[in-house]
Amino acid sequence: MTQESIRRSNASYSNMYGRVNQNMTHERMKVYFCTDLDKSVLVNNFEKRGWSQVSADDDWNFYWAGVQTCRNIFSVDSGYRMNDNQMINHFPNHYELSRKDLLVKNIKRYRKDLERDGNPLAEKTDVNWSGGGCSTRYLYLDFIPVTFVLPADYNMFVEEYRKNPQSTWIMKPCGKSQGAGIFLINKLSKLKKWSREAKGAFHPQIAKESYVISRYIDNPLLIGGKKFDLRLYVLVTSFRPLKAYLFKQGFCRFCTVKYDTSMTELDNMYVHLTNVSVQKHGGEYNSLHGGKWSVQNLALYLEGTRGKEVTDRLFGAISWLIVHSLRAVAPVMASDRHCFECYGYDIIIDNNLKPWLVEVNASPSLTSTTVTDRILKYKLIDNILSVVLPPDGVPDVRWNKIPSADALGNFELLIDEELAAQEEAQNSQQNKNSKSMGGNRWK
Ligand SMILES: Nc1ncnc2c1ncn2[C@@H]1O[C@H](COP(=O)(O)OP(=O)(O)OP(=O)(O)O)[C@@H](O)[C@H]1O
Repeated sequence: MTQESIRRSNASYSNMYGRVNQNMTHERMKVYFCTDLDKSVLVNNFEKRGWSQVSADDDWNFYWAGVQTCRNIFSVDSGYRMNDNQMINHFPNHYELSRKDLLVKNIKRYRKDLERDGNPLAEKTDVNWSGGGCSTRYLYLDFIPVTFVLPADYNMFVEEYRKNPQSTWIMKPCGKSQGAGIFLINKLSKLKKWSREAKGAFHPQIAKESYVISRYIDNPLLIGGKKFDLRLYVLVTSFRPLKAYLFKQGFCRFCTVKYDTSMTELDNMYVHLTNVSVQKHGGEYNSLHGGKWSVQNLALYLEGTRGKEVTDRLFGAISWLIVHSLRAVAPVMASDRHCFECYGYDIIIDNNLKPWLVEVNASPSLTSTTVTDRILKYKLIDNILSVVLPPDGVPDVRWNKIPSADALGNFELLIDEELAAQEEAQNSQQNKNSKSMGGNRWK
C-alpha cells in the first residue's frame, strides 16, 4: 500500500463511513475485500459471501494482506487509521511469535517470569546425559527444543553442547523458510568450519543474518519408518484478553525417505526435514496424497497402536503447549482489535509421545498440493471468516468476539480469557448466593 493510497483512504474515511453507518440501519453494508495473495481459496470464499474485490488503494473492509503490507499499514509513518469496519489478517508485530529467535526469547522470558512468581508450572528437573553431563530443564514448560541464537549465544551453546557431545543440533536461519539454509551438525568442528566458510557468520558485528541452533529431536515418532510433523492451524482473535481456537483438521507431513540417524544421512534433507517444499523435489514424492495424513488418521492410528488414553493425553498436551506459547507472547503483542491471525503451528511428536513446538508460521501456505488439501484450505478460510466476523457477516471490530457454536464450525475453543473471567465471576457469585441461602434457614 502506497503512502498516497493511505492518505486517500484516510481522507475518504469519514465520508465513506459516515454514509455507510447511516445506511446500515436500512440495508446490509456492502463489503469490499482486498488481498495480496491471488489464491482461489481466498477469493472464492470472499465472493461466496457477496463481497467485492477492490485494490489496496481503494476503501476496503477486509484485507487478507501479506505481513509486510500489514506492517506498513500499522507503521507510525503511514499515519493510517483503521475504522470500525475494517479488519486485517495479521497482528502488527506477529513476528514476536513467528520469528524463530523471538519465539524462543519470549518463551524463555515467560518461563523465567513464572519461576520468579513461584508458579508451580515453572518447576525444574535435572536431565542426566549418557556421557556423564547434566542439564536442568523445566518439567512442564519444556516444549521447545533447547535453542540458542547465533552468533549472540555462541558461548552458551558451546557450554550446553559440551554437556552432551553425542547430541545432534539443527541450524536454521531466522529470516528464511521452507527449509532454506537448514543443516544438521553433530560436531562442534563442523559448526566452526561452517562459520569460517560463511565468513564472519559468527562475528556479532559482521554477521549478516542470525541463526537459531536447536537440539535436534532425534527420536521422532515414526510411522512406516518415516519422520513426520504436524501442521495445525491456530486462530487468534485477540491477545489481551487471549482468545484462540484450534482447527480440528490439521495434517501430518511425512518425509519421503525412511528415517536414519547415521552420519551418512545427516545431510539428506529427505530424511530429516518434513517441509513439503523440500520433499516435493524428492524422487519418492507422491503427488496424489502429497505425503500428508489427516490428524484424524493419526489419532486413529495412535489409539490403535498405543491406546486411547495416551492419545488423548498427547492431544491435550498439544493444546496445552499452544496456549502457553500464546501466553508467552501475549504481553508483547500489539493486540489491535482490527486484527486476527491464523498461525501455522509445526509440531514434532517424539517416540515417547511428547509434542515439541518447532515453529509458528504467520502466513501458513494456502497453496493446495492435493484435492484434499484444497478442500481443507477452503474450509479453513470459510471457518476463519465465520469466527472473526460478527453474526451478520459484516466486518465490525465493536462486536464481542464470542462466536456461536455454529460459527465455530471446525474450530474448537482453546482459550478465551474473557469468557473464563466471566464464568469465574458468575461461579463466585453463585457460591456467594448459595452460601447466603444456606445460611438462611427460613428459605
Ligand atoms: N529441533 C528439531 N528437531 C527435529 N527436526 C526439526 C527440528 N527443527 C526443525 N526440524 C525439521 O526441519 C523442518 C524445517 O524446520 P522449520 O519449520 O523450523 O524451518 P522453516 O524452513 O522455516 O520451515 P517453514 O517453511 O515451515 O517456515 C521442520 O519441518 C522439521 O521437520
